[in-house]
Amino acid sequence: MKRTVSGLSVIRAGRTVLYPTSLTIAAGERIGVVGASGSGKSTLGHALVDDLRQQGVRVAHVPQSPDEALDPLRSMAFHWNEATRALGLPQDKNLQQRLFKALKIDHGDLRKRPWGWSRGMQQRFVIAMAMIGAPDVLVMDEPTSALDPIVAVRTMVLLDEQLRGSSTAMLLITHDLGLAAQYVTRLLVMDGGRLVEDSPTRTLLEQPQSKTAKSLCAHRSWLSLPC
Ligand SMILES: Nc1ncnc2c1ncn2[C@@H]1O[C@H](COP(=O)(O)OP(=O)(O)OP(=O)(O)O)[C@@H](O)[C@H]1O
Repeated sequence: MKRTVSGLSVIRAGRTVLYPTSLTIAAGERIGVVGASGSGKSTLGHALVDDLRQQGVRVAHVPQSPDEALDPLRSMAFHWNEATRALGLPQDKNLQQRLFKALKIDHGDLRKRPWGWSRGMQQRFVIAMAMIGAPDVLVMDEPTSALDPIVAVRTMVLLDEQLRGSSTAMLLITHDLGLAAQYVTRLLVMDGGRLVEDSPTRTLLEQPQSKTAKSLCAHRSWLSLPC
């Protein structure tokens, strides 16, 4: 099923930070959002989450840092139970174990608070929470930027395996074109609050059209040297 948002726009402090933007996302589609810092990637992600939720679409959001999702005073078990309850779902130990195993955090002690887990484990826990209700759309804002390169790659591989064959669409906001080249099939390029290019990943990386995309692709062949 396709999900459409039309004319999303955001004004902050009297300044337009997202100009009217429309998008259609197909079930299971993998989309990357790239662009310079401050170009409006996160703003687009948040506006998309709000609009889709208003339409009744089940959307999960993974922020850049696990600190934005986890309360340092609460146990990991508390977070898990709250996330499940918020979705109106029964506690399902089998699902929890399957997700934890897939994301390799099954050795984590749920009685501990976030700081009792490593950053990589915390972020994978947040990703697991986002997968609880098998969302229609998963918006991930630089989900691996807080992780060291090895854990970042492992996390993306695990996420890729977890999403493969599912109808969950993924919107991956990233600065890392190498990551995008590997894990998304369509790329959106943001510049100054505008969506300036929307193309299949290979087409964009081989034949960028906009000035922004050309400068992003200028220094490296992301398809032959993805990471
Ligand atoms: N709460 C806010 N108040 C005022 N301006 C804001 C606010 N949030 C974001 N902005 C501005 O909106 C613009 C887009 O910000 P946004 O965070 O979406 O960019 P981004 O492409 O995700 O950047 P980054 O890659 O650095 O995370 C920036 O110029 C930013 O300064």
